Amino acid sequence: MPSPTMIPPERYVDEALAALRPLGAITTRLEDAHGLVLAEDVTAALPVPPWTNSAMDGYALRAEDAAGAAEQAPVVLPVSGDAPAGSAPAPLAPGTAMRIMTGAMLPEGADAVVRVEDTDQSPGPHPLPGRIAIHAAPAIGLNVRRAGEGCAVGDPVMRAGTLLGATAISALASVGRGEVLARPRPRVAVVSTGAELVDPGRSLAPGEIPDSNSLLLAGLVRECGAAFAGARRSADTAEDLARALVEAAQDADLVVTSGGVSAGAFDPLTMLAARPAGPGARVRIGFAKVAMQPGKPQGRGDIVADDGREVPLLCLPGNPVSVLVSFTLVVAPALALLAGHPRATAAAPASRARAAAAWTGPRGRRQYIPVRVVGAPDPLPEPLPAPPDGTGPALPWVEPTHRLGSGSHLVSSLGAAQALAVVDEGSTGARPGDVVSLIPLPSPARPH
Ligand SMILES: Nc1nc2c(c(=O)[nH]1)N[C@H]1C(S)=C(S)[C@@H](COP(=O)(O)OP(=O)(O)OC[C@H]3O[C@@H](n4cnc5c(N)ncnc54)[C@H](O)[C@@H]3O)O[C@H]1N2
Ligand code: MOO
Repeated sequence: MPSPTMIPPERYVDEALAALRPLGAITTRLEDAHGLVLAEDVTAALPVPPWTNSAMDGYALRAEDAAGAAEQAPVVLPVSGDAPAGSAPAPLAPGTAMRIMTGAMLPEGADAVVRVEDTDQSPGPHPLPGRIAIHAAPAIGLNVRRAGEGCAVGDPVMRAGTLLGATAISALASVGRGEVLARPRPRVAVVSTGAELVDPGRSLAPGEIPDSNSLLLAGLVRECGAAFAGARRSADTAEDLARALVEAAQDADLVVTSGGVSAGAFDPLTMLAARPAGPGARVRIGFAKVAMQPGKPQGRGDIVADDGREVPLLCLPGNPVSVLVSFTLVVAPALALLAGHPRATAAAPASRARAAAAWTGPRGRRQYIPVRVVGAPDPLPEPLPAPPDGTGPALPWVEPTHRLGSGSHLVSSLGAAQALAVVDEGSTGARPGDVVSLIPLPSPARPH
């Protein structure tokens, strides 16, 4: 059970989300809309297809003019011209055929298209023949795509809240839209606190460490489809932090900080929050202890930007694994809400697995531990506990990405993390064979 001084993770996330509103929708050109959330219900402004056209390269004709055509008894028709794609053909005189290309407008009077393969002509680029012999009788409508058969003007096409991927955007283009109302990508600025932080790759003086959290947060922001609006570093003073936060808020819809939220004598966020009249006048922060491990100390509030906007602020603990876990649980759903995803909620376990190794965890805090998928141990642990809802498909096996198991500082093994395994607050870790839930981690898009 969570300790009475700590709040359950879901409650903290719900409270954080309740303080946010989706970003205002803006008119966006379709070529800029990929990855955004649609903010209007769309109906078709054009029929699809916009006009009746041919589904094949061949000859447009009246079906009745070739009735009875067969391999052994071809029907011969004169060819009156070409109907290339991209132009309106002349009407088709009765008793004639017109050469037509796939997608070209069907001439008025025609009601069927015979494929070139079903004539005496060979496929490909050739001069227009004077006549053709047809080897198969066409039915009315053969190889004809009727105007509006895919969708009529006014038909509902897409609902507000749809994530605009490649397929959705192509559908919008096909029904006549060049721009749509969509919510912009949330811009996220990062502020890392800590006098010990130096640029990655620099040699370290005693007490210094590479700033890995700024890059972790920048990448996670992008992997969630949001726009990274830059990282700043603040020294461990309330003045410096207040300056960095107000600067960060200028070009951001959300500011995320790492570090400085626990019980240290120099934790700058707690110092800033304690001095609301001074440098903190434009920054409001409240803190919470959340029953999760890692990620127990959390903060949230807002910053009054120069233009008067109240920019939401999420303050994550500084330990790198705490940043990953807090981002997944708190920041990712916050970004989904700002971006306009209709069902932005706390990250939910998506699947289950079995622990391939033992690891320890704290009773009273729900554990989120980075894991990777491994092969089944040999021999299998015995007894193998059944999943709570009985047997199901065989579960994958996972182990902590670091040989030390749980540790919020174990950043060097994070590159192997495929998911967060969740162990409930009543346990003190996992034994081999235990069933755990998995929360997927954001990941960079993989080329196919
Ligand atoms: N007396 C107590 N001490 C601590 C408590 C507590 O309840 N009582 N909670 C612990 C827990 S849990 C956590 S989590 C941390 C959170 O600390 P802070 O958020 O104040 O973070 P820092 O002290 O600034 O840093 C913690 C750790 O992470 C490293 N760090 C910080 N920023 C970065 C960065 N940008 N890149 C890489 N690594 C970073 C920093 O060097 C520290 O090692 O507090 C515990 N203490
Ligand atoms: O909660 Mo801290 O994030 O355990 O290490």
